[in-house]
Amino acid sequence: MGLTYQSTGKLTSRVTLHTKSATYDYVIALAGNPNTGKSTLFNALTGLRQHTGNWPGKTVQRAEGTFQHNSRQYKIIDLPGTYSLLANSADEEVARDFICFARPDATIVVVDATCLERNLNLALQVMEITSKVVVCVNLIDEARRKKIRIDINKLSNRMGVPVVATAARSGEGLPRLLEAIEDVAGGCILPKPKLVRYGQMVEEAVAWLEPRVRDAVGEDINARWLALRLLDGDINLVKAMEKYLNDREAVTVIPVAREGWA
Ligand SMILES: Nc1nc2c(ncn2[C@@H]2O[C@H](COP(=O)(O)OP(=O)(O)OP(=O)(O)O)[C@@H](O)[C@H]2O)c(=O)[nH]1
Ligand SMILES: [Mg+2]
Repeated sequence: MGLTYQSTGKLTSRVTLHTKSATYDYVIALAGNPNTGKSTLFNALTGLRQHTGNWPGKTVQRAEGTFQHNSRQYKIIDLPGTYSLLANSADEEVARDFICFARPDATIVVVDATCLERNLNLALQVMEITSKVVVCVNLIDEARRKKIRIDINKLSNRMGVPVVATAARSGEGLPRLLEAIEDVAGGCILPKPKLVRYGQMVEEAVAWLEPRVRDAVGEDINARWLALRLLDGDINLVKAMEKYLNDREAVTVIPVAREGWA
């Protein structure tokens, strides 16, 4: 999958697009399990300023929109709902590659407050790729109705990233979510996600592989995560990486990648 490719499959001009878009300051991605309220949140943030289409080369639906907050213009991408980022499906591949290669300024992981445990799996996977994460515990009204109480501060401390409770349908919690997005996208907060530690054998292999991966791909892609995927024998990702490295200049034109993708 080409990162700097427009839907025509042609490389975009590096020269003209090397700077940030004049129309927005930050790119935000919305990730989450299916049915957690991503689109409801997306609609609440963007109103009617949205476009839908397909991801380049895929029959996976793509929605993007814009919103303004504190004089900053945001572009927001509603990623397909997925249970994992292991790229077992086109949806997962699209979500994973956008977070990995297009490198949004913040990724909001929308989780369902009524079944947090299952949802946090995806959040942990996103946090392995990027530290620029805000966890949005949505459907908090449903959780209240079911007498489920969630200690948001404790969750945030345990995960190492900002966590905000919302009820996207009624708009509850959205002002605080916007603050957290601004803090992370603008770099006022540098989240330190707590990462999953695997068994000793895996960690030893990662320790050997990670610096070599970093030498090969530089600092733009998370080397630990990539090393883990290589150990996992993730052939699809290897192919995507090959393409990325072949279009090596893409590393220096991340805004182009985001334009081309979103
Ligand atoms: N009670 C309640 N319902 C919500 C909330 N947010 C979303 N919903 C409802 O949950 C359902 C799913 O919402 P969507 O926004 O379509 O969820 P999604 O994550 O985009 O789903 P997929 O695109 O299928 O992955 C809809 O019926 C929404 O109205 C919320 O905060 N509270
Ligand atoms: Mg949706």
